[in-house]
Amino acid sequence: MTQLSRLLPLDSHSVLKLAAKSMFEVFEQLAMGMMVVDRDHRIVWISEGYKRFLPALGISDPEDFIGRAVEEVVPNTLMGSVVDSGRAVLVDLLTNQAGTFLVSRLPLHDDAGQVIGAIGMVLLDHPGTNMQPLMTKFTRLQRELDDARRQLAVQRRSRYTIASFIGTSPAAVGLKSMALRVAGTESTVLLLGETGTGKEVLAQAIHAASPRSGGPFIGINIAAVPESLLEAEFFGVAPGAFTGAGTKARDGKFKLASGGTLFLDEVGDMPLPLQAKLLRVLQEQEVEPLGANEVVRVDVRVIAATSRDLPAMVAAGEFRADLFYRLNVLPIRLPALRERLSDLGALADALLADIARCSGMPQRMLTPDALALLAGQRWPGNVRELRNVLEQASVMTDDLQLTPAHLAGVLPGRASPANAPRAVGDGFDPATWVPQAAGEIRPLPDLMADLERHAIGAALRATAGNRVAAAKLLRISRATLYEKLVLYPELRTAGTLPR
Ligand SMILES: Nc1ncnc2c1ncn2[C@@H]1O[C@H](COP(=O)(O)OP(=O)(O)OP(=O)(O)O)[C@@H](O)[C@H]1O
Repeated sequence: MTQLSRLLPLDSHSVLKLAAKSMFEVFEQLAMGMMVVDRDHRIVWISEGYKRFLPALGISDPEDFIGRAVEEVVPNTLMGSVVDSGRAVLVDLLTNQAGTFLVSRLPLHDDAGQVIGAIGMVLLDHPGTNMQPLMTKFTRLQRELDDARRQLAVQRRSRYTIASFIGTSPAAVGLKSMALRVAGTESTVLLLGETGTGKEVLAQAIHAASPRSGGPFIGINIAAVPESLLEAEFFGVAPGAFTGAGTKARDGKFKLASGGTLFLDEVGDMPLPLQAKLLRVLQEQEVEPLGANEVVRVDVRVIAATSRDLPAMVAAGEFRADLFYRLNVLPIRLPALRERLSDLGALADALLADIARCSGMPQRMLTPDALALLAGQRWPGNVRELRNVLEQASVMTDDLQLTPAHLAGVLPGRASPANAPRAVGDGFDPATWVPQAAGEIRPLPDLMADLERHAIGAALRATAGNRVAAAKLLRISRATLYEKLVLYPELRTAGTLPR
């Protein structure tokens, strides 16, 4: 109070000046060291305390320190960016050959508000001993972050090479040599084929054989992402977008794939408004994160895939013609499993080995008549469906040899009526079915699954395989419909023309 009354006769400007001066003196005494840099990042002043750090920075005479650019003599300093941005860094840890320090950096302004330099304070040296709990937490978080980054980098490497694509039939060999040829180019590849034919396997293999193999392989399944989230997934989100300052920045798949390959799975399911944006990104190699006013350059090779008939979709106005031509630079058609039945034995062996590896079960083998039985199937779900059948048969028995008897219960259309999933259109209508005797009563989950399959099949047929329209008819989201199609692979081609 007395101090304030002593200040009263002075104008507020003088009060502020006095306050700044006394704060400066207090900090000079309290801090371990202080420095001031000008707007060109040159050191113009250091406190007496700061001089103790000079030997560790390799400077013996303070005169050799003053006048130098701060970045030249203080490794890892952010003083320069505080000057350039005009934004303070109130608390930070600075580590260099002189040790680890708790530091604070503030911009300095002239009367007109222009940044004229910055002041830096070393609040604590050896924060490791003075701030033990905080430092322990910091070190642990840093280690976890490093581990997470390492794991992410491993996940983003492609798992498959051309050799992983099993098959020696003429169709498979032709496909693999085509994949090797396109791997050497930078052009967009469009993989066309029914569900489960190995489009993702081939996309990863092309990436692994390309000059981009050292970069990431990032995949996005367009059908599986809710429509409202797709744009953010693709292009990312700027900090503060949507709800103000709280929203954190998030990189989109294009940015994550920079330097590598972006795999756009189920590209035929992309909503029309987003198709226009995707076309622009493919042409410009620039993305604009949601809520950002600037574009970010990306360097991405795109491999797209679809099981849908894109030219028919273009004709129906459901897919942009210009995007189709932009994607269709190097089209590759993957044969259905029924078109390369000579590969069935090799595929089954490789899949049984993989099933054994993943499950810890012993590896099974197919008897010749079991293989013949498999060769007689239509395989609408292709290699994925074959894998499911082999996996289910392996789980059901301890026998090492799988015979037709083992397969009978798990092959679609061959199961016993009590527990079999029924094929759509087999005459069974769960909506009107009335059990005549107790023995005919079926478990409720089975009945509900039948009804679901029935309704989804009908919706897909009614919309000629258009999943967006079918989801609308069923009043479920596209992502939910996609999840159901993973459960019922036999429906994935429902409504589409036989290829
Ligand atoms: N030629 C192949 N060699 C080995 N495994 C294969 C081959 N083709 C497919 N597979 C296996 O079949 C499964 C489905 O393959 P993938 O996901 O690549 O198919 P897809 O055509 O991308 O399917 P979808 O269109 O449904 O996304 C995977 O488990 C994959 O490992």
